[in-house]
Amino acid sequence: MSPPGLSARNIGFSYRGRLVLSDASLSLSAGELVCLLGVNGAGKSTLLKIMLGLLAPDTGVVALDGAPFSGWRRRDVARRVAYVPQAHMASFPYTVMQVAMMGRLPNRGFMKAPGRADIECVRHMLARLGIASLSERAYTEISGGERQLTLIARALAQEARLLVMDEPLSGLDYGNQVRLLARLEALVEDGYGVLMTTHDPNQPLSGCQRVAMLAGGKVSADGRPDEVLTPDAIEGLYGVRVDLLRTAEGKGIAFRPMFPQ
Ligand SMILES: Nc1ncnc2c1ncn2[C@@H]1O[C@H](COP(=O)(O)OP(=O)(O)OP(=O)(O)O)[C@@H](O)[C@H]1O
Repeated sequence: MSPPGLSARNIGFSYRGRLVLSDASLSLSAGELVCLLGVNGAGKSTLLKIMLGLLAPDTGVVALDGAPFSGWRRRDVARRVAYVPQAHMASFPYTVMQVAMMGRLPNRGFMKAPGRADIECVRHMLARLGIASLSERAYTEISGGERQLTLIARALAQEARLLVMDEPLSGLDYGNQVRLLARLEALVEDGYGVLMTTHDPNQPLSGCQRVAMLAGGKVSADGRPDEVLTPDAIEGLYGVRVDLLRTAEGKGIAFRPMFPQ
């Protein structure tokens, strides 16, 4: 039997005849933070959308808990896998509580008002992410970092254990990036699985169990950060020469560009 989790195998995908993914494979299991790297336009968001069932691949299979997506009801997928988009500015001033409550829809149905269990679940998730005090604030009047946490609370309220996040750190200041990563790492320790894209190769050097690189329509490398994140691999992916700063024990902690390029 396949382990619980999400897996995309040998995915091929074109937008109107333009090939984006030719043979991409990637998986996510509970209890791991997986970072997906790739240059602009490599197809990271496209692969995530396919893994969420939002786009159908031309070839290959996406499976959830070992069973192909085609055999799952949409609502049951939503109870297992949640998408966390980049924190956007909503047009309507929903409260933080109302935005997070939207995560309960797959559980309670669209026509029913939230019940006590829904309210308790959302309160619990807001508290877990340290934003309970924002519950009644308008989503349009909180910071980008707080909006990102609200969207994560919405995903957690869905009760999905697997979170798929497209560039969750983009647009956040350094402090909010560090705090958000700490929250994600705590969720992973509690058994959640998180798959996220990032443009910063330093970010997966700590706190991430696996890193994958998407290039040429395929996942060209997939493994532990210390195996995958080498200066040669970074140069191969981004075309810039770097060296890797290490602790006295030899653990890589940050890439430093080498000049002149
Ligand atoms: N809806 C669409 N219709 C046609 N082409 C698209 C569509 N969405 C994305 N593309 C193209 O597919 C390719 C992959 O896009 P995608 O957004 O998946 O890349 P990405 O790796 O997430 O990029 P970035 O890092 O810039 O966000 C790009 O060339 C993009 O222009």
